[in-house]
Amino acid sequence: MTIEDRDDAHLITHALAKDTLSRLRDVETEQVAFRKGLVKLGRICGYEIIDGAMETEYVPVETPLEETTGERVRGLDDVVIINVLRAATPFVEGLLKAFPRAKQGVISAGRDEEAGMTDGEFPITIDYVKLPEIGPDDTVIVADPMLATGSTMCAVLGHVLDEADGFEDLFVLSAVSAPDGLVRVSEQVPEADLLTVAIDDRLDDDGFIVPGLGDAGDRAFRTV
Ligand SMILES: O=P(O)(O)OC[C@H]1O[C@H](OP(=O)(O)OP(=O)(O)O)[C@H](O)[C@@H]1O
Ligand SMILES: O=c1cc[nH]c(=O)[nH]1
Ligand SMILES: [Mg+2]
Repeated sequence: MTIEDRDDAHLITHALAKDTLSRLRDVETEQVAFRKGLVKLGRICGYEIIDGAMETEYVPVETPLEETTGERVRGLDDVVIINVLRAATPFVEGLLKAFPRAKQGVISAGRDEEAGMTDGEFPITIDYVKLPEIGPDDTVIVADPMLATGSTMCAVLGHVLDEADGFEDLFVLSAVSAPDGLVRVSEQVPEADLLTVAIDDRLDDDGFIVPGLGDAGDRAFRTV
C-alpha cells in the first residue's frame, strides 16, 4: 500500500506519483506536458484511492474453462467526483480512468487575488454549482490539484455538505498542499479525509505554495 497516514493528511507515496509531480514542478514543463502530467497524476491517485481506501469482495467467476473465485472492488458504482474548476479539469480526467462510472459534479470557484489574503484567507467567488445526488453509500472525491490557504476547498465543501444526504467517505484530493491549507480544511470540515501527494514548506505573501508548481490553472490552460 502506498498511502501513508500522517497527523495532517494521508500521503500518496507511490513512486510514479512522486515522479510525475516532480515533472509538473519543473518550470521547463510546457502546457501540453503539464496538462498530460496532471491527467497521469489523477489516474495514479485514483488507483491509490482504490487500493488504499476501498474494499474488495470475493465473487464467483465463470471463466471459459471452469468456475473460480475472483475479487472485485466494492462500491465502484457509488463514487462521486467533484471537479473544482478550473485547474482540476485535467486531474479529474485522470481520476475518471480509475473511476469510469463515477457520478460527476462541478463547482466553479476562484480566489479573489486582487482583494488578497486577510488573516491567511482569500475571498472566494463561486459562480456555478452542479452536483449529482449524493447519498450514504457514496465515496465522494473532491479534486483540486492545489490546496494553498484552503479557502477555496472550505467554500467548495460547504456546498457539498449542504447538498449531500450523507456519504460513506469524503476525500479531498490534491497534488500539492500547504500546511496552512491542511489545517484550515481539517478544522473547518473534520469529516473530510485529506489526501495529497506532497506537503510543501509554506505559502508566500501572495498565497502561492512554495516550492509548489506555480499557478496550476494558468499552466494547464496557458493563460499566462
Ligand atoms: O487554497 P486556496 O488558497 O484557496 O488556493 C487553491 C485554489 O487556487 C487555484 O485555483 P484558482 O483560484 O487559481 O482558479 P483556477 O483553477 O481557475 O486557476 C487552485 O486550483 C485552487 O482551487
Ligand atoms: O501555489 C498555488 C496556489 C494556488 N493556486 C495555484 O494554482 N498554485
Ligand atoms: Mg489559478
